[in-house]
Amino acid sequence: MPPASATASVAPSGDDVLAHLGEIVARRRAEGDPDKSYVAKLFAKGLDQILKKVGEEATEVVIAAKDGDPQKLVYEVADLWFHSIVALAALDVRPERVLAELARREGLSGLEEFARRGTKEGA
Ligand SMILES: N=c1c2ncn([C@@H]3O[C@H](COP(=O)(O)OP(=O)(O)OP(=O)(O)O)[C@@H](O)[C@H]3O)c2ncn1[C@@H]1O[C@H](COP(=O)(O)O)[C@@H](O)[C@H]1O
Repeated sequence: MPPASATASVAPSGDDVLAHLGEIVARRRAEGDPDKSYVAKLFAKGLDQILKKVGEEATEVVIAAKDGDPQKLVYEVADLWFHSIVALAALDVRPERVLAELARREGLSGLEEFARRGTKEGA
């Protein structure tokens, strides 16, 4: 039998949090009850309502940053990430793909990437 520490339910951390949340959201989309689940309720309202929430949460992020309140900013960015994950799921996209895209960009300066774009456009 494995040690208790190997079988105990461990709260996910880091990248795992997003992957786990992506799984829960996909499950809610497939079989959630809108009367019992906020996520299922959002899916029942449709894509436009989901995108409206993403827009509202983005605005709340801007307000929190302008207020200079780090704790509020963290809270609002969490809301934005969560609603973005719901929007991704509406199009059958898992958050891991966004993480992979960020990983692909790692080490590539935004300035360098922008300069390459200019070269391509001019070619
Ligand atoms: N991470 C979240 C999460 N973050 C924010 N929210 C909800 O998002 C909602 C919108 O936030 P707002 O501040 O805009 O609330 P509001 O203005 O009162 O809402 P509106 O009705 O006006 O849209 C709130 O009800 C929050 O509780 C979340 N709801 C769920 N999750 C995760 O999703 C999982 C599944 O949730 P359920 O589908 O509800 O079981 C949960 O276990 C969590 O892990």
